[in-house]
Amino acid sequence: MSLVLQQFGVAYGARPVVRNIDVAALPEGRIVALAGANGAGKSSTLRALAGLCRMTGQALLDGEDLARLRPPARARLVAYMPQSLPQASSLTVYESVLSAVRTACPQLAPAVVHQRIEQVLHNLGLHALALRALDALSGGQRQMAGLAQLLVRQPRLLLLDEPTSALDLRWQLCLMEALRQHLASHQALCLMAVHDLSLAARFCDDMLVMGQGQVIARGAPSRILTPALLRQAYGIAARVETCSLGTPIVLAEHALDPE
Ligand SMILES: Nc1ncnc2c1ncn2[C@@H]1O[C@H](COP(=O)(O)OP(=O)(O)OP(=O)(O)O)[C@@H](O)[C@H]1O
Repeated sequence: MSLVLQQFGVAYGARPVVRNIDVAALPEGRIVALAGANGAGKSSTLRALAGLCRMTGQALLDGEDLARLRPPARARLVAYMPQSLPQASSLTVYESVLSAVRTACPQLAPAVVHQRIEQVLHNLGLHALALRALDALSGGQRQMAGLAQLLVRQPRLLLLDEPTSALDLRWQLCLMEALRQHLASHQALCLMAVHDLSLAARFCDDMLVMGQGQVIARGAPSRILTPALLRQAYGIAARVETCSLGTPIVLAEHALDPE
């Protein structure tokens, strides 16, 4: 399984906000970070791949153009988690995950559904919250429940928009580790918009850095994260240091005046 983007773009009405993106095969099992300044086009890219706004060019998942798939087929392959937290509701975490899998995969036998839910709640460390109502959860707990609703569908392409924005350090680790494990066992790929570059450097295999609707750098975080790129992408002076594990850590120093 792989994702290829060819002359990929996104437009709102007549206004293009993402242009001419060519990305050679992103293979399964990987977490790919989508980084870049506010307004660079990360969410628009994820939303267009999810079929929620108009895309141009091609997005080929295993050679099949996502834009040509009928909505039910696309929804089986692709799952999207927006920046906003899942709606609070009186459903319990278990019920919300059950509802997600029943809607996306109506053909599954009840025993398989139950097994999938148990597995996902276990992997995400959510068992203790299974019977709590979504509207009685904290923001971070709701974000984890949102991810459980996605993983239980076992999509091939996961599109996550800042999935750790509400999470404390422990839950960030739980989410990234569970995600990695999930991708490896389900031959799936994850594209994730991120602002925390040090977290991305630690957990993401590959990174696309966007600037003004285009990809300005692509590669392993340890290779492409440099002060020059951070200056170009974010307009900041920054240091990139290497921790004792060999992972880059980004230290933003100060904002630069716009050129
Ligand atoms: N629904 C919309 N209609 C029109 N323009 C939009 C819409 N959503 C986003 N845009 C514009 O598209 C451009 C890219 O926005 P997008 O939300 O994709 O950026 P982003 O990189 O995800 O930013 P952030 O880090 O702030 O979430 C921006 O100029 C934004 O104003």
